[in-house]
Amino acid sequence: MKLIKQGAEAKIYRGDFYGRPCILKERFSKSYRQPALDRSLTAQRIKAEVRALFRCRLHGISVPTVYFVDIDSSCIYMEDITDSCTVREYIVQTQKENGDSAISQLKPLAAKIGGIVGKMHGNNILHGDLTTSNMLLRGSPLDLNIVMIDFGLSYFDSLAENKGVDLYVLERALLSTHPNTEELFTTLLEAYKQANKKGAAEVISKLDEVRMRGRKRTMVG
Ligand SMILES: Nc1ncnc2c1ncn2[C@@H]1O[C@H](COP(=O)(O)OP(=O)(O)OP(=O)(O)O)[C@@H](O)[C@H]1O
Repeated sequence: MKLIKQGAEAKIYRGDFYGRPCILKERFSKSYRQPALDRSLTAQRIKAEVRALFRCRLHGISVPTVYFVDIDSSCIYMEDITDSCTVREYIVQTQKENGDSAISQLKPLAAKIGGIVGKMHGNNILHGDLTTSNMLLRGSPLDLNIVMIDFGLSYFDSLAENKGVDLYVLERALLSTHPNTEELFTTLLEAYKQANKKGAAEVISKLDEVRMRGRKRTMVG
């Protein structure tokens, strides 16, 4: 197994699992935490991640297949989404190559993302860390074959308020990472409404409230 990324919470390795391309996500302990609490928190995060991956799959949302979970060593072995790039990389590249016309090119992608998040929320799956780095585009980006990853902060909840916060995190991530993408977020929300017909109106009104609170916080400092 070869280390490919060392994050704040986990190390990511690439290798193989009985002949299949595999990603190993190993959560490490935090020395500032009391050891028993640390073990329990780490185990909770792993279980939350695996549960969300299974639940997504159950509802037809594309995620890596889980091959094996070892709570004792804090490891998840999962399918390596080979031949992929992150949505973040794709948007950056498209904006670099196409300037102003990039936005219209990226609209189908935004709509696809909105549809996926709407479906997740319709099934009460909250991601907790929706960013363009946590979405992979498999194969040709034009196929819009999106695979969602990094469910370490995910949870199940029916509250519109929390879904609004999930969308707000995505909006902030999109606008702060990619300039001039307000229009893309509007496209994304339209698709979200279609995919989560029953709940969308309430969630979007909560999103407005969360935005206002965010703005007030920025103004007050
Ligand atoms: N199943 C996978 N297939 C292919 N690449 C993956 C897979 N899982 C993770 N990666 C790669 O590893 C990176 C980090 O993965 P992930 O976001 O799950 O870890 P993390 O430690 O929680 O990251 P972060 O600290 O950035 O939130 C991803 O951006 C992606 O490039």
